[in-house]
Amino acid sequence: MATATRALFMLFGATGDLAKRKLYPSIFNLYKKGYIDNKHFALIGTGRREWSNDKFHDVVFESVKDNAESEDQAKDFASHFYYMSHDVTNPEHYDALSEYANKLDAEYDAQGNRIFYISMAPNFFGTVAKNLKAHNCLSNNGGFNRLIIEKPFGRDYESAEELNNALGKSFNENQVYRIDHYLGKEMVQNIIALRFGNPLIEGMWNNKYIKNVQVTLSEKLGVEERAGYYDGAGALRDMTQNHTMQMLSILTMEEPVSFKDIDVRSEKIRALRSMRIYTPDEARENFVRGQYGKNGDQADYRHEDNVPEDSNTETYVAGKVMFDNQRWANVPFYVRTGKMLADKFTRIDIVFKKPIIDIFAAAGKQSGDLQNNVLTLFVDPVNKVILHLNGKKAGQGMEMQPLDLTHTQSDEEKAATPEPYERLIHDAILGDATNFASWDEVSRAWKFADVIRNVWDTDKPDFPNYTPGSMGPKAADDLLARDGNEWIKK
Ligand SMILES: NC(=O)C1=CN([C@@H]2O[C@H](COP(=O)(O)OP(=O)(O)OC[C@H]3O[C@@H](n4cnc5c(N)ncnc54)[C@H](OP(=O)(O)O)[C@@H]3O)[C@@H](O)[C@H]2O)C=CC1
Ligand SMILES: O=C1O[C@H](COP(=O)(O)O)[C@@H](O)[C@H](O)[C@H]1O
Repeated sequence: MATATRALFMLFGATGDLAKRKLYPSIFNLYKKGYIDNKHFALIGTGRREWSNDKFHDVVFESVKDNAESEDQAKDFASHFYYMSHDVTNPEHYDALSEYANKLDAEYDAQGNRIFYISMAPNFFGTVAKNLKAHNCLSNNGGFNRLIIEKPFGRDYESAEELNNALGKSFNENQVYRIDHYLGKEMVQNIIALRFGNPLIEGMWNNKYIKNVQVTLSEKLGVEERAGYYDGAGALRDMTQNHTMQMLSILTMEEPVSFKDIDVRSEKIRALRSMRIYTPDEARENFVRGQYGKNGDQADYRHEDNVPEDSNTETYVAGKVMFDNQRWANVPFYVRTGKMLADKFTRIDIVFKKPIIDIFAAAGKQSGDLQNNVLTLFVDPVNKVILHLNGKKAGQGMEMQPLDLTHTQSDEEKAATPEPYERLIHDAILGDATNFASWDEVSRAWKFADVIRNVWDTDKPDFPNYTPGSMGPKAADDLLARDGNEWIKK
């Protein structure tokens, strides 16, 4: 039986795209499953638009109805939503917000539990946090006050630090929940289970056995209608600094003493501290970028809507990351991400070393080539684990052949798997910050990314340099070939 939490939500950006597509359906699922107390829950949504409560109910109803057991259920859910037209830059509006929150808190008996969710452009995060505190929108009667904020958290270390300091004036670090939706993905969470629940795997999870690790976040779509944001960001800021770094920290961390957020986070931070921050020359050597060109009817990036024709923004990144510690010394972690690639998928390939001596070949048997053992964790679109081994081909002699052990998530498991936003909002309601990015993690990731960004901002790229539908520029293959390696997924 689910434990139902009472809470009053305040959502800034309630008229926006993310709210409609992800947040309302996720909160609805929590409501349906009984994780949110349906008698003691209300949400105040804000935006500048002059919406009535009825209009707001219609929007919420539309966004959840397909997932409802009945129309009444969706309507009942929507009836907990209240709209306030509010310009977040106008301090006076917060007095009205505070008053409304106290009224609804009493009406729903939410006992002062408040979740503030800022689903707006990041330049507003600090202003909202400051005004919430200054105008008494936080409860002070023993309930909790938690702030969930969207990405991106800054555009470099300096701006992220400034933002963090601004938030820190109103909320403590343990009240701030920085969303990285990759941390809400089932297989990303499964990395910890697979590693620390299996001595077989954890025993080999080091530089004695692992040759290299490959993390790929591949997207089939281009920039779509998000050029306004994307062209000022680029793939390094959009995907590498956050999602990729978070996955790397989970792959490389030591075993936490418990699964509590404080213990998991401290190991992730320790791992990120050992990540080598490159010099500018090393960044040039170890990171490559790309921008997609034209392919048939598909416009090149520079001719997408709202992209300047001389844009040097990268839509592709590949790089080698090194961790200078006992466990990972000399093991390259290759990462890549890009838009307009061959397919939409996220996967992690752990490539193991071959036996030092191939006794099959040495004995003059028909060995064929022994392949590297590879453990592949498929994050998206299907949850799957494959362990690629070598085995004997049936018949006379000792011919070897690949042998795969595969686990694919069943339909029942899939149905039981919450969407990332649902899972993460639930965690925030419970006060569990395990799957949110702490400031120390974010800051270290920015310090790493900043060196690469600064180099790329000064060196002129040779764009476009990859074809839509491919797996990126040749330079990404060369990066691995230089080390005698190759991408497992070509
Ligand atoms: N959409 C997505 O798929 C994803 C979004 N994100 C992040 O989520 C956040 C929101 O994104 P998204 O929903 O797409 O953005 P939208 O542009 O769709 O929505 C922005 C929201 O901010 C409100 N707003 C803007 N200015 C003000 C203001 N001065 N006062 C009050 N409200 C204001 C808008 O309301 P109004 O117009 O009524 O004023 C609207 O509700 C961003 O940080 C984005 O990076 C992260 C991952 C994916
Ligand atoms: O954060 C982002 O992620 C999406 C990809 O997320 P996924 O869960 O579909 O893999 C990406 O398209 C977007 O550019 C980026 O902002």
